[in-house]
Amino acid sequence: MTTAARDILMPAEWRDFWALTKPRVMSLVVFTALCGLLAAPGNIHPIIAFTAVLCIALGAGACGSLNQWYEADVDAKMARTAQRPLPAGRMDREAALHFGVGLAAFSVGIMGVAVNWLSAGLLAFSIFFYSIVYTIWLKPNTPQNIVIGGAAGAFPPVIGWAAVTGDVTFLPVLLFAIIFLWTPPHFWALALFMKTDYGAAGIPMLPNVKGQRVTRNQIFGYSFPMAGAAILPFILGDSGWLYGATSMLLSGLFLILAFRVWQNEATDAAAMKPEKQLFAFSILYLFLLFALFAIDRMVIA
Ligand code: HEM
Ligand SMILES: CC(C)=CCC/C(C)=C/CC/C(C)=C/COP(=O)(O)OP(=O)(O)O
Repeated sequence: MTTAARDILMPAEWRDFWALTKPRVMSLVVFTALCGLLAAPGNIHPIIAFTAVLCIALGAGACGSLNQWYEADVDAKMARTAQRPLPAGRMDREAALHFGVGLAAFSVGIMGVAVNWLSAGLLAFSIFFYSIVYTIWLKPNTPQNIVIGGAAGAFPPVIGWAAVTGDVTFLPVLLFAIIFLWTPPHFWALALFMKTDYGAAGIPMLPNVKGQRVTRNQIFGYSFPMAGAAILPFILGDSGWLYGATSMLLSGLFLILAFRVWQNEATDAAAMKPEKQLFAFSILYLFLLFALFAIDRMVIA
């Protein structure tokens, strides 16, 4: 697409509001919500289902905006984030705050009125947990920030499920557990090769507080319960063989990559190939795992 065509389709200011929602990261968040919704028992009208997923996407966008509103100064100190709309000076903070609060109120309100109030309550709690508990409280204060705060990112499939059934049973809690246990390896693998960036911004991520060896041990350590949680739906008879085989294969690969990270002694980011591979694979892993879970539950189980 030419620059002119792109500017007509999405003018510069719109692109900045779009960037506030962290669309790339949130695409997987929304995808896990969709899979939770599709895997849930019972029927939901397609328009209500679409509304529910849209509300989750808007709620996730609210999280990205409120996070960037609060972290503008921190983002300015890291090469990866310095070009975001606020640190780059393309938008004022008030606008980001209003946008974030507006999206949060709109998404929760519509979810409650059009879908059900349990899913709206869970959505509101996730936004609160990520924006306030994680961003303002945990992230600047403890290297366990992403372990506890990561819970926010684990809620979407539960919200999708609750949108259909109006309740939360053990299986959606298991989906929550998979993402909760996946988040530390996902993020710490990245934090290892981006260590200096977070350190420079004064954020106490595990590698710059406890060191690389502890981080590698923790990554490998979390991978086992994560793999166990991923395979459990099959063991409990809540999925068919398609998901059973896929979850074992994907989790086996995840464990091998995490083992390589654990073995690696490199201190230089250039020699952190296993870490880069694990981070990239973590995204593919979650995407495929949830896709196959939903397909299996819809078609086979
Ligand atoms: C507290 C928990 C988490 C932290 C701290 C974290 C952090 C990060 C960071 C720093 C990146 C680098 C790229 C960027 O800035 O866009 C990233 C990438 C990514 N994360 Fe996470 N993440 C977390 C949880 C999640 C969750 C729950 C999901 C989805 C279920 C997710 C999905 C992704 C995806 C898809 C990317 C790749 C984005 C791209 O292609 O640019 N993350 N994550
Ligand atoms: C449905 C719903 C409300 C879901 C919300 C869950 C959520 C926001 C998950 C994503 C986690 C995420 C973007 C972490 C980025 O960390 P960071 O913000 O610390 O990264 P940064 O260093 O790039 O700012």
